[in-house]
Formats: sequence, C-alpha cells, structure tokens
Amino acid sequence: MTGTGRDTIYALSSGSPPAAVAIVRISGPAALVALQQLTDIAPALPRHARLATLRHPVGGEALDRALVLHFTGPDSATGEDVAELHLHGGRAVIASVLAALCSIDGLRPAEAGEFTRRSFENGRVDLAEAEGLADLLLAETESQRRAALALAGGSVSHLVEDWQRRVLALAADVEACLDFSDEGDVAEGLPSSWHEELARLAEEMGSLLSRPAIERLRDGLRVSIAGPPNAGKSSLLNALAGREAAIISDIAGTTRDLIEAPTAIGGAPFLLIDTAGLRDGADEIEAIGISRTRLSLEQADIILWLGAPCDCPDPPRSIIVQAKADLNPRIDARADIRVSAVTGQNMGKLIELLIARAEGLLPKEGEVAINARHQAAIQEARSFLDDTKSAPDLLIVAESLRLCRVALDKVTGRAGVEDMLDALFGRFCIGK
Ligand SMILES: Nc1nc2c(ncn2[C@@H]2O[C@H](COP(=O)(O)OP(=O)(O)OP(=O)(O)O)[C@@H](O)[C@H]2O)c(=O)[nH]1
Ligand SMILES: [K+]
Ligand SMILES: [Mg+2]
Repeated sequence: MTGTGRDTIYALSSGSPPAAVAIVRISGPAALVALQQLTDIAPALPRHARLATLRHPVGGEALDRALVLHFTGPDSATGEDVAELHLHGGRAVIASVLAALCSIDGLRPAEAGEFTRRSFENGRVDLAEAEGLADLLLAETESQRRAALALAGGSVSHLVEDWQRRVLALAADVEACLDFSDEGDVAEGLPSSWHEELARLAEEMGSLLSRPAIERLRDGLRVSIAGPPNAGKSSLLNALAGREAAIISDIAGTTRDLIEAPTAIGGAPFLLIDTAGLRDGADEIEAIGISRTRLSLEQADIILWLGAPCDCPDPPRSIIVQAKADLNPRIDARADIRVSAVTGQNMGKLIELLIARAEGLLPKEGEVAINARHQAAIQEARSFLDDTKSAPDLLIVAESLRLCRVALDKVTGRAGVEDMLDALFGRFCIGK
C-alpha cells in the first residue's frame, strides 16, 4: 500500500450508461479497504479478477454481481493502490455503487483528469506522455490515434531524454576543461568532436522543429473551396463531406458565410471550408462574405480552385478543379482534375489528390510528432545551444548548456510547467 496520506478518489471510468459493462475505478490509500468493505470475499492477489457480490457497507444490501480486481501501488496506473469494479452498466447499478463508495470514510468523487494527474505526480507518466493520453481520448481519425499513441508511449520523451543525456555529456566536458584551465578560454581545450556533437544536436532539434506539428492532426488540414459564384463549390463540399453541410441552389451568391465541415478522408483529418463565390459588384452582405473568402484563402493549406485556371490565387497551394464535368465536355488542359459532384465522376481521384497533398503537410506515419508546446521548448533549447558559439568564455558555455537542459525539461514536465498542468488535466474527462 502506498501511504500518500491523500484522499482516495473514485469515478465511473467507462462511457455513459446504459452499457453492457461499466468500470468504476478507485485510487488512493483507502482503495483496498473500500474494496474489502464492498465485497464479501477474502482479499486476493493483485491483478486477479474475481466475481463478487457488492454490498452497501452500511445497510448490507446487495448492489450488483461484479468482476473486481486491484493493483497495489506503485505498480498501478496511478502509482497508488487501485481497485476496479466491472459492473453491469445500468444507470441504477452505477448510481447505487457510487453512493456506497461515497459512504466510505476517506473516499470522494474524482475531478476531471485526476487519475492521470496522479499518474504524472507519481512519475508513472511524464508530461508529454500525459498529453498523448489526452490526445488519444480525443482521437477521431487513424492518423490522430497513431500520433497520440506514439506520444503516450514516450516517443517524444525518449528523444528528448536522449538529447538531455548528450547535452549533459557536453556540459561534463566543459566542466572538465574549466577544472584544468585558469583562463576559461573557449579556444583551447574543447576538441573538434565536442563542437561536432553540439552541431549534430542543434541539427537534430532543427529538423524536428521543421516538421508539421501534431496539432495539424487535431485541427485538420484547411481546404478552402473557392471560385466564382455558382461554380459548384457547395455541391463539391457536400460531396466530399458526405452530408448536406451547405445550401446548394442555382442562385449565384447562395453561400455567404464560411461553412466548415471537419471530414476524415483516407484516415487523415481535413477541415473542408466552403466559401462565398468571388465576384465584383456584390451587395453589401455578399461583399463581407467575399472578404471572408479571401481570408480563408490566405489561411488554407490546400485550395480547391473552381475558377478559371488563370485566376487561381496561389497555384502551388491549389488543386485546379474543373467542376460540373457532366455538363461541360470541353477539357481544360490547365485543370488538375475534372469532376462532377452530381454524377460522382472522378470524385475518387480528387480524394486521392487530397490524400497525396496531405502526406506532405501532416506528420508521417511512424514519425515523431511534437505539439506546439514541445516546439516552443525545443526551440528555446536550441537557441541556448546556439548561444554557446558566441560565448566569450567556458563559464558562459556551461551556463548555456544548463539552460538548454532546463528548456528540454519542460517537454517532459520536470521544470517550469506548473501553469499548464491544470489546463492539461482539465482536458480529460472525469474517471480518467
Ligand atoms: N449537373 C451538375 N450540376 C451541378 C454540379 N455541381 C453543382 N451543380 C449545380 O450548380 C448550381 C450551383 O451549385 P452550388 O453548389 O450552389 O454552387 P456554388 O459555387 O456553391 O454557388 P455560390 O454559393 O452561389 O457561389 C446548383 O444548381 C447545382 O445543382 C455538377 O457537378 N453537375
Ligand atoms: K449557388
Ligand atoms: Mg455555395
């Protein structure tokens, strides 16, 4: 048992009832006592599931027949003693068991993310891994799930720990030099291999920083569908999104606001954006819509351009689409693709083009992907490495390397992250 002297918390950790099974988790110093008070069977080995009748600890009334198991700290998810009750997943069953737990001394309902917060505080997961868990719970596409699982499994943490070790080794060399030199002169003492290793580290950090951030997987790639009025933009959005997200009509100027449809295509996340048709002489409201279209074009990762190829606002970012192919037999050689939202002609090819573009803009499968918070910390760490180059003496070099490690510590949560802990753990639901 871990005698942390803190509250024991409990919560429904599975999804909303009714369901076949509901899992209630209890974590803290009183978890095993609570389990003992609820069940009528002798304590068993940790990690061994048993069937038990759960009874109210005061009235003795039978509440459910449940599978129960426990884990002893620190070898548990939270690092504390943990008990799990696998109940029948009906609302009344869950409510009666939660009420019974509430009647036990030292137990209270958990707050959002509190189980994971305890894992972090007890060193079971570091901050980057906890962020990965948060992402995993919210993952909606295959690519999000993969990136979150890698982060939760320590992909970023391991990389950063490797850098930490190497920066520490460089610092040790500097310390050794300082011990042997009176002057602290940078020019003497440090071998070229030291400088090479420093350059290699800076380069490794730089190449990770140049890759797309994990948020792109969460927010989706922004695809603006633009062109003149009545080009068939809203029809194309609906065909790609697979639902009637935007109003379609034969009246030019139907769409005025931006219409966003988050859509997973080929396991990759896209934010499809329908826009007001671009034209001169629009009325006041449509003109506002058109200015929103222009803003959306600036922010787009990919533009599906349904206008004349020569009017395309940014060809490198664009896929030039000749729409309404069923009506228009004339093939424009400057278009990347001819499609019909009505007959479905070439829609599969358009999807392939989108997926191909996405590959260059999203973290790749198996690639270590970092989030914006990691980017900021690694950026800072690298700038301290750069500082060593212009450092006037070895004491400053040693200090820059120390600051570099402090910056890297932020990734795994060993330093300077107090302000973001509440924000992170608040992203979890109750029971996680
Ligand atoms: N035959 C055919 N008609 C289409 C196709 N795509 C769109 N249309 C028709 O073209 C008209 C305009 O389509 P919308 O999708 O509203 O065009 P839009 O570009 O969104 O128009 P605004 O929002 O007004 O700028 C509608 O009557 C659609 O039914 C297509 O692929 N084939
Ligand atoms: K229209
Ligand atoms: Mg429209």
